[in-house]
Amino acid sequence: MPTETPAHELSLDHITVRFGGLTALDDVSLRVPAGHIVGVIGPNGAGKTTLFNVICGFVTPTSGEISLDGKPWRPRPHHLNRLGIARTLQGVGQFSGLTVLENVQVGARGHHRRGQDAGHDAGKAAGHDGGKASGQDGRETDRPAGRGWRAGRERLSQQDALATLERCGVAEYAHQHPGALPYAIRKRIELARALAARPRILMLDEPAGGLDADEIHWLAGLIREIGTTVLLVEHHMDLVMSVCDQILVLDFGKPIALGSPAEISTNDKVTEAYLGAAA
Ligand SMILES: Nc1ncnc2c1ncn2[C@@H]1O[C@H](COP(=O)(O)OP(=O)(O)OP(=O)(O)O)[C@@H](O)[C@H]1O
Repeated sequence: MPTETPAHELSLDHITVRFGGLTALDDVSLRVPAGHIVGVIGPNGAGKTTLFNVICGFVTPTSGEISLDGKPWRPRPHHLNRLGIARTLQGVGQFSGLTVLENVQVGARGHHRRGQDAGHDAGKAAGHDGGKASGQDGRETDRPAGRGWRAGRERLSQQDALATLERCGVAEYAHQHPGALPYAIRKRIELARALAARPRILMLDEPAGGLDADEIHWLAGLIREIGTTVLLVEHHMDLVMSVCDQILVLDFGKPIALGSPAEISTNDKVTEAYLGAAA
């Protein structure tokens, strides 16, 4: 667990989401410090997925503010990759027409494109064009150096994708199509796709759903060693308690507790919410 007082990478302030007459999130605030693993738990219908969707830009809050690196931020799903935010979805979200390797390469490509964008921006700042040449008429030409750059990037993204599949223990499936593979393998592939993007913030939506105890044990080890900021929305209490630095507990959209696993596990409101949900 990080020891210094860290910067808040991601902050939610007084977020409320209403769907018609239903309040799915009711004045929820959360700080996600850089390098921490923050869990969001709560009984069914508590608003966990809605919170996740707010941060991904799938749901626009009725009120409240979100900030990234201390600046106001309006999340958009198609900007997440560029900002170094990757997510896994509940269930599995792979493209069935692509092989496992190609699916994971989609994530890895995002990382290399971010690197290229940074280089391109640095190049522009330094007064050159980042790989495109200008012809005599001033138009950009696709010179061989540019094609070589793209081919190199493609090779690197493939290597990264393979390495990430290995890290997730599923490299042997690289050339198969995900649709025919067992669910637990597909969950690992989904994780590999997100990890291959080398995100600075990794958002995991119920990664333990449908996994057995051994798989969850493996997942806990992986989450602990990722070394990046993680936001974990999860039902599986043992997983959340074993990996998270901080846990936010929601109940009917309201934040009822925020604290360390030890604090949460002895919090009466949390016990009541779960006992009430089980009744
Ligand atoms: N798009 C929507 N339109 C209307 N109501 C919605 C919508 N999305 C979620 N809800 C409602 O908002 C509430 C919170 O749902 P949400 O899926 O965020 O809860 P959850 O904690 O993720 O639940 P679960 O653990 O069952 O996945 C629920 O009552 C749900 O029915």
